[in-house]
Amino acid sequence: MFEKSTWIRLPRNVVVGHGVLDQTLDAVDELHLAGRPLVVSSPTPHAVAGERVVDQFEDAGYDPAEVVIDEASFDAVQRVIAHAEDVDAGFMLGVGGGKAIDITKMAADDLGLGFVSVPTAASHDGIVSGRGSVPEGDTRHSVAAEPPLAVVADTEVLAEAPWRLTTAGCADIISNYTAVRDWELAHRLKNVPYSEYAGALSQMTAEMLVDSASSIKKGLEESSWIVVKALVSSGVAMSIADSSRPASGAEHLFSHQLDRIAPDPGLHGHQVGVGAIMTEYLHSGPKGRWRDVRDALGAIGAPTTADELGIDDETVVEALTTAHEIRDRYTVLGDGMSEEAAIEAATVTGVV
Ligand SMILES: NC(=O)C1=CN([C@@H]2O[C@H](COP(=O)(O)OP(=O)(O)OC[C@H]3O[C@@H](n4cnc5c(N)ncnc54)[C@H](O)[C@@H]3O)[C@@H](O)[C@H]2O)C=CC1
Ligand SMILES: O=C(CO)COP(=O)(O)O
Ligand SMILES: [Zn+2]
Repeated sequence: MFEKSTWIRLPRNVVVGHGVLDQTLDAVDELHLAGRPLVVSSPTPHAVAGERVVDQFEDAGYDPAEVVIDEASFDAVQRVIAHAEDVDAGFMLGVGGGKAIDITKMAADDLGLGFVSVPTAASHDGIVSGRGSVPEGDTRHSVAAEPPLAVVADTEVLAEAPWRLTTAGCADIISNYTAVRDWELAHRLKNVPYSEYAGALSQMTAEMLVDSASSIKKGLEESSWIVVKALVSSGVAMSIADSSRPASGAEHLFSHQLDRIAPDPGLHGHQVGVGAIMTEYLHSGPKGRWRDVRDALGAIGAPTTADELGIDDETVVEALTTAHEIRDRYTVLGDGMSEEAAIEAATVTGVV
């Protein structure tokens, strides 16, 4: 007898391709949303795409409101909520990288409004997922939120974004390998609920991205296509699991800890990628597949060492030995690594 019901929340319209920014209005009209749109963006994405979105709604007779935020914080979420109430917004559009999209996601969630994600950078899978992450205090990991009702990902815009954001998106996907391994381990050792469908989808997404590595090149718009489709697929895996487990294991704990302790943290995807090299080593040992993870990252031009991340060796070791404290999520780090073991893992894999 099954006692539990499952809700899988997914975006309804996912529009990906060259020039599709101009179809944002169509993607929204299809959703039968009512009221005034509020376009939320950060400065560069506003200039790159936000203004065009506002113009589309204006030309179609809507009365769009707009707000530009410049930092990812709970204050910014509160400001957007207040603005949405002031202008009596009926729905919201987040235009930007992870910052603008997550602020919109959290504000829309709080107000019970629908929102549409218009990514201008393919920097991580939060741009399509039902997980919201706004740094606050010691908390860096995502929490459950409503997923976007639609995603409009214009590959022309994404291809114009700084290349390192795209390689970060790739690395976030490559880290699905170790995330799934951690999830399986937690299932076996701690009876954590595991979804075969979500695990298989997440792993396949990483495999398909790695298989396409030769087409992921700076200046090639096709790269944005490949990466954004993988990010959508990873977001769907998280929706099926109703958790970030399929895409977030110990490598993410390592990155969240770096965000807390590193003087100048790097991009999310780059940090989880370097973390994945070491946690793959912890899973499979010196002869294991950590070289494959490192080579896959190297092939798309993502960092594979502490140096390339711009952090020092001590910070890597500190993050590795304390990452298990980040949240209640069992991984290969168990109850914590000793300093000697952390140095060994980071050294053998060439991270430090
Ligand atoms: N919900 C989730 O699961 C996750 C959420 N996050 C959150 O996402 C945020 C980080 O996301 P990012 O996308 O890395 O940062 P971001 O939104 O700050 O964008 C990074 C930079 O790229 C610029 N940019 C974006 N699109 C551009 C374009 N087309 N052309 C030129 N410049 C462009 C932005 O102006 C910004 O300076 C953090 O707030 C983090 O907490 C991070 C990981 C997962
Ligand atoms: O970044 C994510 C998946 O790629 C979300 O994971 P967290 O729940 O660890 O923030
Ligand atoms: Zn991630």
